[in-house]
Amino acid sequence: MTKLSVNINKIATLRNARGGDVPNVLEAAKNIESFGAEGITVHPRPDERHIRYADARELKPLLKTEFNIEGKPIQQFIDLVMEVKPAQVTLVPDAEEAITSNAGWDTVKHRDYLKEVISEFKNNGIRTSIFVDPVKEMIEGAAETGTDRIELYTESFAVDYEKGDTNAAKSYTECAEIANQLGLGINAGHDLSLKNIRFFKEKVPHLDEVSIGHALISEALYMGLEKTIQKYLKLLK
Ligand SMILES: CC(=O)[C@@H](O)[C@H](O)COP(=O)(O)O
Ligand SMILES: NCC(=O)COP(=O)(O)O
Repeated sequence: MTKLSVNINKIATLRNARGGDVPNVLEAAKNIESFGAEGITVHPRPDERHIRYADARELKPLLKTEFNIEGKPIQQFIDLVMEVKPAQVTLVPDAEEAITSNAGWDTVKHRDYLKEVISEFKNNGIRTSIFVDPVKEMIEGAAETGTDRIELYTESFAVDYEKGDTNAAKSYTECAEIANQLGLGINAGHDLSLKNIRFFKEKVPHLDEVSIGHALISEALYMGLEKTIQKYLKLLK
């Protein structure tokens, strides 16, 4: 069964827009869980453009589902994750000035660095996942790092699917099979939406979890959070 982890970054974007506490991120996360989400994902960036480090600290004791913290493993991020101890940490090679995550790890070039960071988190009981492009060599390199899971970076799938490419998920199908054979858990995320999630789910085997934020929050502007989450859960069955 593929779990739905809702990324609440964009709720924090709206909250920050006026410098107050509306919408309240903690309340939203609790409601999202009550609507059936099986996880909450946050991606605190160094500039705290949306989710703040304090949000991650305050969310942990409140959540009943799996907490996934995503980010680049700079020291302040590592310190936050070691303090909060979420169920899962997802390492993303973000450039600080990037408008959003836009690449997976080069797991061959950064193997030793990733091995070191991953073992620190695993030794503290935190499941690890690393953000990777759907490239065979990157999946094989990920297995060398000792990570529990990979997160397949799905922007290229979303772009190709939007163009009507029926082979949009081909590399993801292949990489999921390789990852499974290597004993890696498989997550996926970035630009997944109500429009493309069913196709992705049908084409990609062994999918443990999808984390979805930008499209889900945007869709909820029209349908509401509860109805939107219920639609995703139905499409992931
Ligand atoms: C790693 C990933 O794909 C998501 O965490 C994405 O980066 C969301 O970040 P923003 O909400 O800042 O776009
Ligand atoms: N890891 C992907 C994520 O958490 C949400 O990405 P997006 O749906 O906001 O593009």
